[in-house]
Amino acid sequence: MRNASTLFIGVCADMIQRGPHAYHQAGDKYIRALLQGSHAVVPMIIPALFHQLPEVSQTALLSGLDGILLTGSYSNLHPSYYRESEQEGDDAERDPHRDASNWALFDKALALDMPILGICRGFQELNVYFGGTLHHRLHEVAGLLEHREDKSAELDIQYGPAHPVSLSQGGLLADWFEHQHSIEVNSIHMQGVKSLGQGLTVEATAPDGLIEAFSRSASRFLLAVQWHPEWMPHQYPQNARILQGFIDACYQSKRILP
Ligand SMILES: N[C@@H](CCC(=O)NCCCC(=O)O)C(=O)O
Repeated sequence: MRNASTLFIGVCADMIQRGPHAYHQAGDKYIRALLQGSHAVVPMIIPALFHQLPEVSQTALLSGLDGILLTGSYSNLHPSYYRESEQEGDDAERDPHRDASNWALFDKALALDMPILGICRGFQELNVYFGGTLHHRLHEVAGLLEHREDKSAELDIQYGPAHPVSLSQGGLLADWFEHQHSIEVNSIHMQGVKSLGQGLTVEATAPDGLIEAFSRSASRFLLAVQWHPEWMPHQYPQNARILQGFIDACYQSKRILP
């Protein structure tokens, strides 16, 4: 029998090569961010081979979880997922295991209407899953701002506030940040939304018009953000609010689902 008060939240893994061996890994800041809210949470890393599990095992795994967190990653989704080829200059890492694993995870988690929070690469994956496309290199697109971090800067500068995002009236974020038309966010990405996926609603845009957050009304809870709310939620209340909103949604869904 499941513990009535503790939440079990799945965190997708990257497949990272270290020397001769491959590891299924999720960043520490994503794991710890789930511990910051007002509910007891056990983060559970979902290995980057979800697509290789028998369906009965996929169902068993997800039936023990109350929500899914999709992390950011330095790797880029392979452009074949949005019907494009690799371009010259696409020099970021790839992670074909994560790509395939998360596609199968989305099929199953959406069918079960589980709460989902997508962050950065996770945001981009969800957009593409719903039929959207990505800019390969935002900094080469006329009219768009630099959205990459300064890798030579200290980490707290890299992940500190970089630009505001305007919140869409009537949206989930506008509801959470009532009385605020915009919030400050960090920016650690070279790719971004070119066309928005079907059934997704814009939640926030950067000053250059880039879509930086969306939700999906057909889902019980699906929110995805291009920035990193997992970064130091104890220092940045706007990050803590987003994490708490997701964890609350997991709690509500646990109470509704059998
Ligand atoms: N690679 C993509 C997505 C960017 C992203 O997720 N960055 C995260 C960096 C590492 C981390 O903080 O977990 C892009 O460049 O657009």
